[in-house]
Amino acid sequence: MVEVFTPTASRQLSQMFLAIVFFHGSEYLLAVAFHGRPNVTLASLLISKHYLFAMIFSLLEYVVEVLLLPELKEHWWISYLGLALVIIGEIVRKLAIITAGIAFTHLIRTHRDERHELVTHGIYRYMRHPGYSGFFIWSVGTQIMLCNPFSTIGFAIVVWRFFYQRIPYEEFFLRGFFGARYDEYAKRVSSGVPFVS
Ligand SMILES: C[S@@+](CC[C@H](N)C(=O)[O-])C[C@H]1O[C@@H](n2cnc3c(N)ncnc32)[C@H](O)[C@@H]1O
Repeated sequence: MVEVFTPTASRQLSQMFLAIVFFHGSEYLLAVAFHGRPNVTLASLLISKHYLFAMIFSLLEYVVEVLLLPELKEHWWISYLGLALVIIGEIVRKLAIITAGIAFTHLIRTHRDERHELVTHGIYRYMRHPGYSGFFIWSVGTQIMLCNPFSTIGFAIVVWRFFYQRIPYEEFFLRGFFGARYDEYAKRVSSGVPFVS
């Protein structure tokens, strides 16, 4: 019988499980901390149908490759590079959430809340969308960590495309809320997502 749970597979799958639980659990807890329990729904766990589909696809790819091409998973330096990206992405995203505080809502605001201020300090001094940049790094990192070539490319394309469309939409409202201050900020600071100006 072919052994699926080699020591490498056990390590990679455990890291993936911990990465997912920590990412979504901390998203939820931070949302509760900043917005209060009654204003936070399970949507704050950020688990959509598309996301579930992508994660299931990546686990299927992993299992098929462990069975047919187990040596592919033994590139330990690729796997550890992925783990490093998971940790970096997590830190960048959580710094964004903590820095923006109540300004960081999982749903894009289309009407200005009176307490909503423009955030340009901390990590927002270096990029305009650290939350998205962090998620991009984290999600692609999970697939590099699993040594999943197809899902690495797939995640990079799908997540990038999502932010490529979302950022102009979000910034349309931010320019409406903060006017010239946001224009000046956007001229000075890049988005933080590759090839999104
Ligand atoms: C999911 S958060 C993402 C924030 C940011 N795009 C990021 O990646 O860190 C979306 C909300 O953040 C708000 N937002 C984004 N950038 C902001 C900024 N620099 N200052 C204040 N609010 C901001 C938007 O109005 C939106 O409702």
